Amino acid sequence: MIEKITQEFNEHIATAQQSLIQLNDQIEQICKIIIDCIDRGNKVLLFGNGGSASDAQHIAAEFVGRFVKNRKSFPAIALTTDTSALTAIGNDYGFERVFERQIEGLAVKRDVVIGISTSGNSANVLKALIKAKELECEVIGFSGNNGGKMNDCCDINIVVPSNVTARIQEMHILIGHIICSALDDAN
Ligand SMILES: O=C(CO)[C@@H](O)[C@H](O)[C@H](O)[C@H](O)COP(=O)(O)O
Ligand SMILES: [Zn+2]
Repeated sequence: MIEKITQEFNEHIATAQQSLIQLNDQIEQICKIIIDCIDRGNKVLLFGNGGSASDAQHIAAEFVGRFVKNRKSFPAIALTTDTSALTAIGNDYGFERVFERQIEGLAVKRDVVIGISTSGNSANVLKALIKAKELECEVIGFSGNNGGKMNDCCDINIVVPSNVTARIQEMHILIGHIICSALDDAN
């Protein structure tokens, strides 16, 4: 058991080190995009499946509530929380459209839309990103596994250098927290 624990920690540390080297500039760029988005009165929309649904909610909650600093509330919505919308859209239009349809109804031009998928290939995430692009949103991906199909539908796709779902998710939430911290500093 202790070997397994050590291996998981070491894998996490190695992924974090590689992510710092490879993703530094993109993360800075995204922080600036989101700070500008909030400053001009737009909002942030986030979504993903499973653990990435939790990440979307976690980040949105820290925008609207707070991260560390007591500052004004920032507009962010996770598209993973409204069970009525998710079940109705899933039932009437299919699971692949659960996020796309919410983007169509909720997103406006220049909102920041963040799709989270460790494979980069979840159909419901891809469809929503494509719709967001049509609506002239700023389209950001949090992915891994070389980015998958998300490479083709994002303005910026952050590709965590790993193909292990858990490690990729751990980097995604770290990046989410870095964005929250940058927003705190800017306000
Ligand atoms: O949290 C985990 C695994 O750590 C799972 O719930 C995982 O998020 C689910 O299998 C997702 O459906 C994976 O989708 P994706 O990241 O490839 O878009
Ligand atoms: Zn998980």
